[in-house]
Amino acid sequence: MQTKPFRIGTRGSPLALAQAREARDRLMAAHGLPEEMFEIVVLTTKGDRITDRSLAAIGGKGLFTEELEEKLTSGELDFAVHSAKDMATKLPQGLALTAYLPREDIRDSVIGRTAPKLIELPHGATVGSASLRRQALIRRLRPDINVITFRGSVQTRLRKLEEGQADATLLALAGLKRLGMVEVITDILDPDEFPPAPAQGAITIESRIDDARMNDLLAAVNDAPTFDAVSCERAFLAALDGSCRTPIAGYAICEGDHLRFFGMILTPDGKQVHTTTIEGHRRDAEALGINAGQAIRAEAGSTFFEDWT
Ligand SMILES: NCc1[nH]cc(CCC(=O)O)c1CC(=O)O
Repeated sequence: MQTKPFRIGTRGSPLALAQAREARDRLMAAHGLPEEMFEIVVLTTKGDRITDRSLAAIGGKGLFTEELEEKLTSGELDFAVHSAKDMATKLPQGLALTAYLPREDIRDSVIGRTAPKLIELPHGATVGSASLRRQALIRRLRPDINVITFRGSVQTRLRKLEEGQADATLLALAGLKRLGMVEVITDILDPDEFPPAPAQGAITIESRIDDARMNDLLAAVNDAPTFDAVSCERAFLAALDGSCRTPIAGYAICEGDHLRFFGMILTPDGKQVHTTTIEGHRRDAEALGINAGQAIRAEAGSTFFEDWT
């Protein structure tokens, strides 16, 4: 019998804490365990400390996970809860994304101050976003819009918007739902026109591959359709060698045994766009993602990634 509480690692932002609590609550319910059996351990990551530059400029996704993964590897944590979207495609040796909680809405939302929709913003309006994908997709729809880098927690970004630093900003609908803040939303974007980041809206639990007892416990809260869809999306990203300098978007949907994936790559100015759609059996989720990545790479040509990086 386990008597010491399980140690759950998380970042300290309000969204990260909400996600860690959701994982804990689902584990408590699945196993009939009391809250005292879980201890939420908050760590500050490099990504949290550096808020004045874009992620691409400071070295990418690992920045939000390094500290958590070190403590996971050393055994100081039993598992870590993350936004799946923030995870690099390659994890440290010995760690895996063991479980995915049921996915929230995958779509991006608009928080408009001077107009509710992107297409209604005044000519030359300013939109705040640090995401290369969102920047490229905005420029594709509205080349006149001036995109500025907006980083920090959801709360920080909304404050910057209120202060008038931008006419609008874009945030994942999933995060706003989890924070109970959907009332700030003025529009929701169509995922075929404005596809989300791979893994958007999914919470994942990372653990040590060799910790069989922990992984058995985590299996009870895994949502299989989410696991397969996100595995497909992450395979697509990996097949494109998803550096954080490449705008890459895409989502998979599972219906019964069927999986459909839609992917898009763009140049940062949004002028060149390539899309791909692939369908198949859910059990082939990863292979489908890899195939989609190879297909879109072949269509775009080898110069696509080199021209502007
Ligand atoms: N990179 C930041 C990040 N990581 C996950 C989310 C939102 C929740 C999600 O997509 O699951 C956000 C903020 C945002 O994009 O609005």
